[in-house]
Amino acid sequence: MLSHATRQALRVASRQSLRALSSVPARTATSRASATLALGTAVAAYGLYESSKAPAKAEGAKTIAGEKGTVSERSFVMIKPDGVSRQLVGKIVSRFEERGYKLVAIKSLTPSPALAKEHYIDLASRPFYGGLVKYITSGTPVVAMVWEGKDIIRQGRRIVGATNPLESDPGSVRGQYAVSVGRNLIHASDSFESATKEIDLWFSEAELSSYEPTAWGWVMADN
Ligand SMILES: Nc1ncnc2c1ncn2[C@@H]1O[C@H](COP(=O)(O)OP(=O)(O)OP(=O)(O)O)[C@@H](O)[C@H]1O
Repeated sequence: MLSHATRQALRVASRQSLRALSSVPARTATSRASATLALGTAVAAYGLYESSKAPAKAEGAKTIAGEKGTVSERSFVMIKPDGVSRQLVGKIVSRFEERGYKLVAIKSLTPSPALAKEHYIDLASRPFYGGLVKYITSGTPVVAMVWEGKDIIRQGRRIVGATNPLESDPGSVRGQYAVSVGRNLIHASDSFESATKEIDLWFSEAELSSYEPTAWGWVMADN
């Protein structure tokens, strides 16, 4: 896995090459050729980086997040400190349970700064990153969970609602209970790749249960 700094450098190189290519006049064939070469190198390097995330990408591949698009698909869902402090854990868990999803892991913990930083590493350059890490590691615990079932990643995002509560569907968790984007109660994986990374980050294989809820067949079946 490439470091954040390397990924950034590759993105910048790619963008710079694109800019160079589009700004070179047609008559300077040599400059244009070298810009094309630079772009090719940057694209190849970025492609290499993208393929380094491959394990979770291959269609039909099974990861710690199950198999994408099947009943074994899993999502990482976390009730943030404000959700725990506001005593909304039961209500939030009920939403997933009543929908018919399977709880395969649950634990309460106060994340270390290192864990919170890694979880939100993609937002490291955003101005609210420091405050976000402070909020998640405030000392009030989070409830980390893994839910399983067909389309759990996409359905989980719908249950949770849009990031900014101002735009969340009123029937979603954030739409019903949250007001501020910085205190939006809950997290859910936004892709199979994220689910794989996040479940692996927060849980060990041994913490994930395998069982069949009584109504599983009725909920997950299709014609
Ligand atoms: N503009 C902002 N100001 C303050 N905090 C923000 C802002 N945007 C996002 N956040 C916080 O960072 C979290 C991660 O942002 P992201 O863009 O990944 O949205 P998300 O995927 O809906 O959220 P999450 O990863 O928590 O599920 C948000 O849930 C929110 O707590």
